[in-house]
Amino acid sequence: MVSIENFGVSFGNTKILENINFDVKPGEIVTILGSSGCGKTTILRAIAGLQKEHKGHICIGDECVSSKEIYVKDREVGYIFQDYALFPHLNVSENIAFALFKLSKKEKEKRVDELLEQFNLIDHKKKQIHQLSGGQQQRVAIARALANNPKILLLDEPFSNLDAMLRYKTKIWLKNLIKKLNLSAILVTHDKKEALTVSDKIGVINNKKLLQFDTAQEIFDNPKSLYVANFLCEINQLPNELIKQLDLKIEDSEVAIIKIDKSIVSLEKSNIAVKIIDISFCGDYYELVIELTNFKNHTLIVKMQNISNLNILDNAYLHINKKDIKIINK
Ligand SMILES: Nc1ncnc2c1ncn2[C@@H]1O[C@H](COP(=O)(O)OP(=O)(O)OP(=O)(O)O)[C@@H](O)[C@H]1O
Repeated sequence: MVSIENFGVSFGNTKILENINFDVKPGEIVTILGSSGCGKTTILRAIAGLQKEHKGHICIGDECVSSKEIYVKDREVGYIFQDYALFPHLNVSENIAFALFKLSKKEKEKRVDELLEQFNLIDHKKKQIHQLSGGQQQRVAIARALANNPKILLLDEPFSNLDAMLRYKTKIWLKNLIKKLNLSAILVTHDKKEALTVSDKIGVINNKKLLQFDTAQEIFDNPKSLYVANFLCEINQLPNELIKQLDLKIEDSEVAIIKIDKSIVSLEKSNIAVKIIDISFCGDYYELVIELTNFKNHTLIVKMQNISNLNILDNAYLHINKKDIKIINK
């Protein structure tokens, strides 16, 4: 279990993160999601002991490692860096053995052999890093990170260097491995699909704060703020005036949102008139850009499987179900 309490980081006079709180249970995968530069890697570095200056506490199991100055090598943390950070002058076996300096030569060889076997790297053990494919390099990085049987696994954008098919397979494989070894895993990414597919829980960071920390399902179904909704879901914002016309309650501090696949545009009359501005064919669906006739300049995007008799510049109507509208904080 890893717990982050009242965590904050400043670089010079610039505050990067403040009052971050979350924990990760054994066997749980937590993804920290946020735009580039929001501080995701800084959180991982602090947990690993590489970012020593910070506020608050980081506890691994029952021990608060940050307050006790426990060093990187003693933290029971495996860290897989974004670019893997493998040593180019060492071969595969030597890379995996790197962190095993506390073991005797014999124990070290035994553990490396186990890992080569487990990660299907036996045939590559004498190869230099540049002689491996991206997927093989990643397996070496994972084997090295797990060599000392850590309780915590930190993964910085672990799938970004893999092609689509390998990314898909690796996600399933890594998820199963984390569950099997009962690790507390923290993954950072700015890819929302990746976050939704691999995570038990997701934390979204923006403007120094952890805006929401929930299960993947809950955060997708019930985002608590406009930023989280925009980051994780494809949504439209509806004008507050329209919401009032639909007899729903909304405060000035709130916004109404609806997922882009929860609306239908058709020529059949409704009380929301629209003009179709554009229609794009997107393979297995169409994306329509529409303008609300009575709310000038308010544009929406609608995703539909079938557009039958609709054309660009048609005057049409929007059909939405009130239960699909969510009222959330701005
Ligand atoms: N050692 C440092 N000194 C000064 N500023 C730093 C330092 N390390 C990181 N920063 C700044 O802190 C902010 C957060 O960096 P961090 O690498 O944690 O972001 P990130 O969310 O992981 O970004 P990305 O998704 O692009 O990798 C950035 O503005 C970065 O420039």
